[in-house]
Amino acid sequence: MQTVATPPPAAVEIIALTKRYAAGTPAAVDQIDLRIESGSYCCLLGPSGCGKSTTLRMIAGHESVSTGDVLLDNRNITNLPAAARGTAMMFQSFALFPHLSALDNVAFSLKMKGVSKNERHKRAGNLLERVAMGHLADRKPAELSGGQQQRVALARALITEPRVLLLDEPLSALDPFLRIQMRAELRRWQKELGLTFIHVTHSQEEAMALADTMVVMNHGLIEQVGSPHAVYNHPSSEFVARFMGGHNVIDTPTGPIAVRNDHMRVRGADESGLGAVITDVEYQGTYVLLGLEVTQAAAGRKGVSVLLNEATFLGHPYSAGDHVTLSWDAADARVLGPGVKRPSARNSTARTPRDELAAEAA
Ligand SMILES: Nc1ncnc2c1ncn2[C@@H]1O[C@H](COP(=O)(O)OP(=O)(O)OP(=O)(O)O)[C@@H](O)[C@H]1O
Repeated sequence: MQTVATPPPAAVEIIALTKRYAAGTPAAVDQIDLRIESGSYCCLLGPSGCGKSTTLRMIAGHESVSTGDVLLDNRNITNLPAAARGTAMMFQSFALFPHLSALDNVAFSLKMKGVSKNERHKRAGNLLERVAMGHLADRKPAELSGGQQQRVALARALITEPRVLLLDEPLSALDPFLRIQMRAELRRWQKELGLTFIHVTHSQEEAMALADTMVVMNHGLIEQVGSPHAVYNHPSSEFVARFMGGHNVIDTPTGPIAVRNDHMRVRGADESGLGAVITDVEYQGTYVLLGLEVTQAAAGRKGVSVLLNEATFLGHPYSAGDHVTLSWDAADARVLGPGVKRPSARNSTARTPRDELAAEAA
């Protein structure tokens, strides 16, 4: 394999970053702060419309910033054009030019910069070698598999020698089998290249598989930042617990808690615990997933699930309609916070010195 110099990775910092598409509408991204470590794999994650793509596009320079700053290794790039930032973008379904060969796709941005044909083909060829695609350099995208197209797209993004690679739902157009294969490959390339990757996805499973750091967004705000292990095991709010899945949210006298569904025990109806009725039994192979309805719970909090390993289930083969009790170890209960508030809401509920004076006078 030929070697191609990879520029050192850069840390990305965003400070009070805000995007308001139209005056009078809620901000799509609302004063978010985030620091992404150099050389790390960061996934921006959240439901549709939470602002993750807008955030990525503001880092890329494909979307203007309303207020706030984007720093790359302490250099303020907020107002630089996309091509001058040191970032490169890899798009959904790779967006390769169908009429160009793999080599010309990779060389394309150098052509735009006026680099001579010899030089750009040499550099594109080197990069294709690097992603193990040198032997297919003359093929058009339609003559390549999904995985091979991904490698061409990666080489095309790397030709500008970015310090940070931005990936917008790069796997969402692939079928589930290829998606799992390709995410392993992305992870391998990130480690091998040692670059900073920022990857947008709405799939918690994809983010957990890939990320060093997960950033969970909701309504234009960051709900939680942490390693997949930390976020999954210590969700900070009900939103994160529900979005990550695999958790039950249960009301207690001291406030809501989350318990992982594989950390819950199911016992007979005469045992002490939370009374529930089994509504559904789903055999999944290694595990059996029980759906239950808690007898005494508020609307919206009734449905819970329990994941039992197959052997435990076979010891007590419950069926729909059975009355049971649920219990868990106190150490497995996670106290949930209220979640983040919009800066505008924070301000409006904060008491101003004037409020304090009025309260004193009353
Ligand atoms: N060009 C635009 N003009 C106006 N509003 C926009 C524009 N792009 C996005 N929005 C709005 O901004 C909010 C955030 O959108 P964004 O695309 O960043 O979300 P997302 O989390 O990436 O969602 P998805 O997963 O569906 O792509 C949404 O309410 C969306 O409707």
